[in-house]
Amino acid sequence: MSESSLLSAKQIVLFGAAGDLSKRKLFAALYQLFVADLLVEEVRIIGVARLELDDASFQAFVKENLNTFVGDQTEAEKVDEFIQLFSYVQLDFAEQAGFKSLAKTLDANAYTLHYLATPPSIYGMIADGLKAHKLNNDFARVVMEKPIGHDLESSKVINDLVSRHFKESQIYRIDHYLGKETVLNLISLRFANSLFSNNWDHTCIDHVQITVAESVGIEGRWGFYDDTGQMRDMVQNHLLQILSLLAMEPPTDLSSENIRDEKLKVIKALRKIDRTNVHEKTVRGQYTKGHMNGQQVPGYTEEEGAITDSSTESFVAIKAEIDNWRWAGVPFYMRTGKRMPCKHSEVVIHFKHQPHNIFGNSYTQLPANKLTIRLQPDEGVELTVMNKVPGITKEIEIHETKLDLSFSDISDSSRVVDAYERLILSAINGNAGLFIRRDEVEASWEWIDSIKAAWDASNEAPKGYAAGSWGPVSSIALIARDDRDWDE
Ligand SMILES: NC(=O)C1=CN([C@@H]2O[C@H](COP(=O)(O)OP(=O)(O)OC[C@H]3O[C@@H](n4cnc5c(N)ncnc54)[C@H](OP(=O)(O)O)[C@@H]3O)[C@@H](O)[C@H]2O)C=CC1
Ligand SMILES: O=C1O[C@H](COP(=O)(O)O)[C@@H](O)[C@H](O)[C@H]1O
Repeated sequence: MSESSLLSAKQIVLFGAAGDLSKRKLFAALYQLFVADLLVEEVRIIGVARLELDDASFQAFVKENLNTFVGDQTEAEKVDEFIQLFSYVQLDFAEQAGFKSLAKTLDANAYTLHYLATPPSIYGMIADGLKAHKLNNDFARVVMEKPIGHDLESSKVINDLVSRHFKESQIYRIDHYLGKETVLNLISLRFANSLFSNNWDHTCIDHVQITVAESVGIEGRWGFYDDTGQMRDMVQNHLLQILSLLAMEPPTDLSSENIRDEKLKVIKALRKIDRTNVHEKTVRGQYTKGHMNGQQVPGYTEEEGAITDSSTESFVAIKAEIDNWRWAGVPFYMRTGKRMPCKHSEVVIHFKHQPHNIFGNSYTQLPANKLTIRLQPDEGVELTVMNKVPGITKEIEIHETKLDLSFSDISDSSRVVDAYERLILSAINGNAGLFIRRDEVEASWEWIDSIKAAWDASNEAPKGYAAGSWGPVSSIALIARDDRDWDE
């Protein structure tokens, strides 16, 4: 038996098992791990929520959601086998007495993963309930969903409540972007290729663009989203994680602590954005009604359940700067928004121009090389290089050519592994490397809080942008002021 299977969780407790995340992502990810034979044979999955269900009706609930969200990719026989792993405990986390029935169903001496798929405000109650029944022993690990709090202070409160009963090494803070194939590939691309590692700094790179565009709107989550906004929902976690992987120094090895140490240094080196520079460095937007795929769609404040005078941002663009030796003078432009023309996430590294053009007058300045890392969809890597136009011509003619590496062309499997599969498996096996340490969360909040405070102080409404567009005009101005354009 390998070391990791000795540590593999034999019990997985899903707190919030009737919620949206469980239905859409967690059942599906566990199913795929089961089919791939990556769960230990004796594993048990215990769903916990307030809904009144027994084991059989919970199993039927899991099956129904697998059919809805995994659909074609399921095999009826496998699904029937899979749902046998599930049992159910009805429990209101606010009532500590209820944890007794959960404790009865669990073996306290078996490796157990407690997955907290609930609002973060109740993580503390769950930790208390587990502690009361000695379920916080060294066999236990806790996965906590994002967002951890809505600012630095509230994140400290949540972390403190959980840390009273669990050591940092038992706590796995999830950011599902760290489970995406292409985000992980940033580490391989940077540190396994001298072509990139030797050119990855201010001497060779002009600037970096990070775009995480979503076509979806609020999708019935207005209540949650309006309290959160795109800055807390996406920038504080996903975008800052991508930025830190792109910008970090080479870790000594791939151990979780070394990678996290390096990521943390990047976040700490981000230049502060406050009232003095917030207008120059950031743009926030909110979508108005528009068209997506030929259909009219409502504006943010016309969505179901909306209030009309909300000033919550559904779009953010930021010019971030990292004050360290490697990145001096290299801006990282980030933008993310809902209701943009398509779902499209990418990182583009813009290298510096050649200092001199010896190829005559077809170009006044040679286009610079670009490395595009397509995060999703159509995952892959593309390098734009200048190449000779084939054939005989009077003078050498050159043109831009793309070296395109699509992951679908090099992978044996047609199925893209979902981020949750990778992360749940890591947590089951006790690998914390793909999870976020408390100090990273706090450093990220510190940077974000300062921007949010500056926005609040300015009292300006977010700039409107039509649904189906690439964001407010001022986001184009943000980068155009530096004589640059967003890649489209
Ligand atoms: N949905 C998503 O796509 C994503 C979600 N997340 C995070 O995952 C977590 C869960 O989100 P989501 O599934 O959308 O939320 P939901 O509101 O859909 O589900 C929350 C679950 O927690 C249960 N719950 C809440 N309070 C209690 C309580 N006092 N006692 C017992 N059960 C309780 C709910 O039970 P009941 O049904 O009885 O109310 C429900 O099963 C959140 O932290 C969210 O931010 C993160 C990324 C994406
Ligand atoms: O965490 C979140 O992420 C999704 C986007 O995730 P993706 O994997 O589809 O890119 C976002 O829609 C949601 O609002 C946010 O909470």
